[in-house]
Amino acid sequence: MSKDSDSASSIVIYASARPSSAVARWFRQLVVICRLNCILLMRYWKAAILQSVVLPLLCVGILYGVQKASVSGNGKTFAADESVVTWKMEGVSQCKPEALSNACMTIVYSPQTAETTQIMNFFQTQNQARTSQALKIEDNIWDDLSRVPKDNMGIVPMPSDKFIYDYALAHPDTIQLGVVFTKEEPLAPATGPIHWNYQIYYNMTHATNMSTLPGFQYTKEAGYNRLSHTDDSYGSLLPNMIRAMDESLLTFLDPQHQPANLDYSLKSFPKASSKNGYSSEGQMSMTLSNLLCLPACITMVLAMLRVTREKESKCKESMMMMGLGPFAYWIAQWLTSWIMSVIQASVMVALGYAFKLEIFINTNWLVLWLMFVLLTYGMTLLGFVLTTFCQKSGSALAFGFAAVVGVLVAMPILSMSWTNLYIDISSWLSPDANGNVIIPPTVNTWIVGLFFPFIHFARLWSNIGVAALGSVDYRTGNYTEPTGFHWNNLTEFTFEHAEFETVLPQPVTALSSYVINIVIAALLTLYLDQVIPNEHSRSRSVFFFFGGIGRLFRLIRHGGAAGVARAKCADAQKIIPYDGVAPENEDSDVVAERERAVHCQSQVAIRISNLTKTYTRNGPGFFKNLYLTLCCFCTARRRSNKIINKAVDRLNLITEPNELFALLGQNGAGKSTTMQMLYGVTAPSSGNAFLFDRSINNDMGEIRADMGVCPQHDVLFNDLTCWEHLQLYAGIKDLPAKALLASLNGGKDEKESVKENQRPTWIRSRLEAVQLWKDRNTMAGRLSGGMKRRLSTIISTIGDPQVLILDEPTTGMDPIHRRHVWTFLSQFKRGRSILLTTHSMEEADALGDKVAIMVSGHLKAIGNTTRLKNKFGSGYRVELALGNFIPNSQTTPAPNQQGWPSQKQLEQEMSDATHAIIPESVLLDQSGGMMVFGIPLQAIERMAELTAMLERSQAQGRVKQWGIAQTSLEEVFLSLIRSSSDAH
Ligand SMILES: Nc1ncnc2c1ncn2[C@@H]1O[C@H](COP(=O)(O)OP(=O)(O)OP(=O)(O)O)[C@@H](O)[C@H]1O
Repeated sequence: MSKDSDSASSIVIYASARPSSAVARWFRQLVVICRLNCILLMRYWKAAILQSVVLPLLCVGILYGVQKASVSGNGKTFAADESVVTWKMEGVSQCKPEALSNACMTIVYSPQTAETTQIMNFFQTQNQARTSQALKIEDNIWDDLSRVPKDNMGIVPMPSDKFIYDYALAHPDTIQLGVVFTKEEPLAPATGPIHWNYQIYYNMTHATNMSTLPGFQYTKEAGYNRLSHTDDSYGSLLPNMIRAMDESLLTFLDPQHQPANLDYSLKSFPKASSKNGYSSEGQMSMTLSNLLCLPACITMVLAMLRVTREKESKCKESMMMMGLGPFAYWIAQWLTSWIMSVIQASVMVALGYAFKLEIFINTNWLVLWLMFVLLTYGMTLLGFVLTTFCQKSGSALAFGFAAVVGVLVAMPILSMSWTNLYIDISSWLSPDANGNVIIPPTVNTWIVGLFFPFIHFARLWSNIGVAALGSVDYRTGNYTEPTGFHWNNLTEFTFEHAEFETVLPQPVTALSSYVINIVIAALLTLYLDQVIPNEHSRSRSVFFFFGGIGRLFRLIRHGGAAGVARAKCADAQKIIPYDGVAPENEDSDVVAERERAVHCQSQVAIRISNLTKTYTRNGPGFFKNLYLTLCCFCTARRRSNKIINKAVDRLNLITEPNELFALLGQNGAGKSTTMQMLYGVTAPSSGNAFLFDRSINNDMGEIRADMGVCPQHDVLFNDLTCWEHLQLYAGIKDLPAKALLASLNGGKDEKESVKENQRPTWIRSRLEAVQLWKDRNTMAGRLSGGMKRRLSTIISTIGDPQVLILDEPTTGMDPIHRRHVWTFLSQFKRGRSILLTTHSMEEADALGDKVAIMVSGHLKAIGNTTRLKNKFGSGYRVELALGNFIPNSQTTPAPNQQGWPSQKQLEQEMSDATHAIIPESVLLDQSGGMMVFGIPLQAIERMAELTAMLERSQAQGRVKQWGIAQTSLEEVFLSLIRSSSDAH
């Protein structure tokens, strides 16, 4: 025998949960769940790296690529649109200093020839006559690309079209208008018209082409206000310019009396852009805001998957069954998500700086960091709310990705129009009678933002973009230089429109709204997780939070915790009359058990009273859950409960401390359902059960803290080792940490190991008891079925619970290991009550102090094994093997003339002899030289005569071997099941 099997018989060292306060216990649970999450994150390190490093890198990389690609200018040739143009001024005014950030050039032209200079002279003269402003024509050609004008200039010659374009690209807010002349002479003979073309460059970057024009009003206080919807967005400047150029050309051509064709085209200067190439708030937001949301969205989906997988595999419920509180569970999830959010945001900001992205380096790093952390965290918590509706990881994945697509589509729209969330801009273009623009603030839209964190990200990103990259006023085209987004800009942000100052909240409100998002999502998750019905756990009433008030009243009424405990004890011992009419032909022991359960006079371990479970057609599912939750809100449990199965019907029984109670029954008899009601996975349809005076209907939290459960199907984390499982559950049960550490060192450190061998700790002892010590570092996913079962069994014993519930613990185990488990359980049951279901009659016989047999949800028989065998068994079995009949001349009469008796004659002989002694005996089996007789209990006094006859027959050689055995439990079970089937 191996060393492990030797140690199986060693003493089980008990390690009970320490008597710590509820807060200390809660804190311990929080720590172990955080630790569990960290271990799982490390085991799934690829997913962790993907969300914290690869995704930020991808997004920042794309951002970098986009800005590199868009640095070049993007001027386009426009067809002239002269449709809706109204103007009052008829000339080109000197560019205004206040509208430009640099000193400006009003008009540049190219090439500088005698003809073009003359044309520009005509232009200058006529323009002065109209506007009373003299635009001075510079003599010297401006050919220095790097130079900027010191003062405002009038008309400046430049070397070429390309130079004008490049200069405008280098100094986007310096030139107001440009003219490029091309002249095409007629082919010889010069009889045709001369073609004079001119191209006008206009400047979309700044407002000088509009600011002083009708249709717009500029004041320092209010900025630019558009006065009419019908104005051309370029004002009257372009038509004025075209008309003036035509006039000048005609004036120039007139003395020559030569036919000429005039033509013009329009082209915008390269648009003003920051060095990054983002020319406006809108463009930047449209391009990037959704991209930077992507890592947060993916993190949300992965967190949803993690939580739903724990729900689907029932691991979460398994931890709850062992006493884990929902608060500790969820707070651990939130803390883990916070760590992931911090890592992701830090990587994001660091990469932004590493790539020298303008928006990052022009913004306070802490603002960026907070913005990204809160976005990821807010999105993850929003995902947790969604998981409360999902039963399967597949549905969580589907919902998660639907949410991601929604966010990616919504983000650019939101970043462009975030002001709509705060104010109604639909009326801002309609001034009232006094010319004032009314912008009423609205609350209805931004309330939506309290639930969706990405809305605040869009808004904050938009503000940061304006400050860090500069912006172009989309009403005036006025370009504002970037100032950078500093920490104090959170509360002192300068909006691009002065009228926004009074109505729009400062950016800091977006950060605080994130926090509100997070708080709302956390509360919703906690609440919905408790009340939404799901297939793996029992849901609570929608008004469960009032339970706390009820408990407070009870405390006051009973004068403290001791008084409440006394009241509970009295409740648990109250007479609970049997509900309804008892089934016919009920066994007297079952009736007696019911009477005990009804009139329970003392504290027992488990008292089950009228416990009933009826399954209805309502199953789980997202929409069904949603519907059921809404039903719960609307009317108290008005559901279409179509009964499909009565799994347990008014069950009554009692178990005592120090007792192992074995519950037997066919498949579907209702054993597991009974267990599930006791450990709180299924709610009873009616009836109650008390575990050490605590009701399963009201005190499940307390019950679970002092209960161990081995469910029918193994619920293990595939990616945790046996050791880690024990550590996890020891933490949930709040075991002293020292006991754990001693065992841990024992497994790793040789010196410690020697010490520990002399004084094995409880944890090692239990692993050894079920032969798992050698496999302590193996992942549960790699254990065989029997090994998993053994691990589940010892997990249920962690914390030495007062009540241990084992649902078929030895299923799938080989006979050797099963016996190890039996030995362990028979030692462990001292001082506690164990309720066990099994299909192994041998197990029930070996372990059960009391055995009950269930048939179709009812109790059919109850008692210790001897009583059951005596009561329901057929008495005794006599088995004999017929001999080969070797004649003995002294003892045996001579054979008849046919020779030795045949086997048939011998069988008949033995049957007659047995019946002669015990007429009530029954021949149960006769085959292959074997005969089995059933002897009823009442014939016990004639057994001596029968054994004497069998001994004689053996001496004669007629019987080779014989034996007498009591009826087995299996026969009792079979006969009870058969009798109930016959009754039906
Ligand atoms: N979630 C459920 N919904 C509907 N019916 C159920 C559900 N769970 C169990 N039942 C039904 O309740 C009855 C009792 O089932 P239960 O699992 O308690 O039987 P059991 O005695 O534990 O059987 P086994 O020995 O096979 O585990 C069965 O008829 C089963 O079909």
